Amino acid sequence: MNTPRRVEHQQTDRGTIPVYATGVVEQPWDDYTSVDHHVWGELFARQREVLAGRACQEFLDSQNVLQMTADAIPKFSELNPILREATGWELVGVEGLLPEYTFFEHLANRRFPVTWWIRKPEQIDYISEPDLFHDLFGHVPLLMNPIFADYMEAYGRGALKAHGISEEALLNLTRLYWYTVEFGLIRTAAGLRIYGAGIVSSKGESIYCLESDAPNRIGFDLERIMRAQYRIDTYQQTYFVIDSFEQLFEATLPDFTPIYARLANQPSIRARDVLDSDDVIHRGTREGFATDEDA
Ligand SMILES: C[C@H](O)[C@H](O)[C@H]1CNc2nc(N)[nH]c(=O)c2N1
Ligand SMILES: N[C@@H](Cc1ccccc1)C(=O)O
Ligand SMILES: [Fe+2]
Repeated sequence: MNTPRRVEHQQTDRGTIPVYATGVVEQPWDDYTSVDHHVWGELFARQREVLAGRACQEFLDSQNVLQMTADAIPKFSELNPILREATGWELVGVEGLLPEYTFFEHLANRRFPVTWWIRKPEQIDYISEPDLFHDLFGHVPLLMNPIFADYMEAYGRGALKAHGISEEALLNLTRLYWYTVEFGLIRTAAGLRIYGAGIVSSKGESIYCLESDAPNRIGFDLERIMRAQYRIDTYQQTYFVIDSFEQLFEATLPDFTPIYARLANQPSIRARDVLDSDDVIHRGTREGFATDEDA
């Protein structure tokens, strides 16, 4: 944790918490209520059950190495030594969504921002912003994987660079984050598996992304993904599938500057669309998709 430069006590609708000048906050573990721990436990147990055979093995194994259980909300102070030892990453508590630049700066320095508060019982099935469960249960485990950990740092550095290039370049990169870190699937010998954090925190989407005929499933293609629009209010209409974390990391090694220039001349692609050039694993039926054609 950063040593406090200046501590203010900020009244928030979730109680009084110390907010540091860096926007990083201590995890107020002693202030979590039994309801908070119960929400964590119920979500943890339910998701571990639905993710058996659906999440990739690295994800499930990493949660065990981090000693996450349904018993209580994990302590960042107990996770950080394990994480630092494995890949040099650490968790920092935050209030919630950060300004993009701040977020990318954390990633570029192997700090993953984890929201300190957890959703309310009535939000168990859906919440519109990342809470502790999404960040801690969803994003943190794969930071134990050395290749994925390298990808996340490189992503942060790349995003800071893209921020200096153009809004469009940053949009291209945000799409890459969305279709990999948040909603990515991976090929395994046993079939497609989940690694995206936005999927693993949702019971419905954990099943839908692998078993529904409605969405497209398309093989990883960096520039294709960077052109693909996405929806934040429904299950994904298209999932992109990597062969391995190595494939993902290696695809992002080149300098993206010429890629951004090439993409600037190409139209974006609707989330539901499939191109003739796509490596189509499954062409979706689009059953249940909203009919607003322009999205
Ligand atoms: C990557 C993309 O820009 C995304 O919207 C960022 C913005 N700020 C964030 N802030 C926090 N705390 N957590 C996040 O996942 C994100 N995501
Ligand atoms: N290599 C990319 C940065 C990047 C790294 C990892 C993921 C995405 C982008 C660039 O030069 O801009
Ligand atoms: Fe997320």
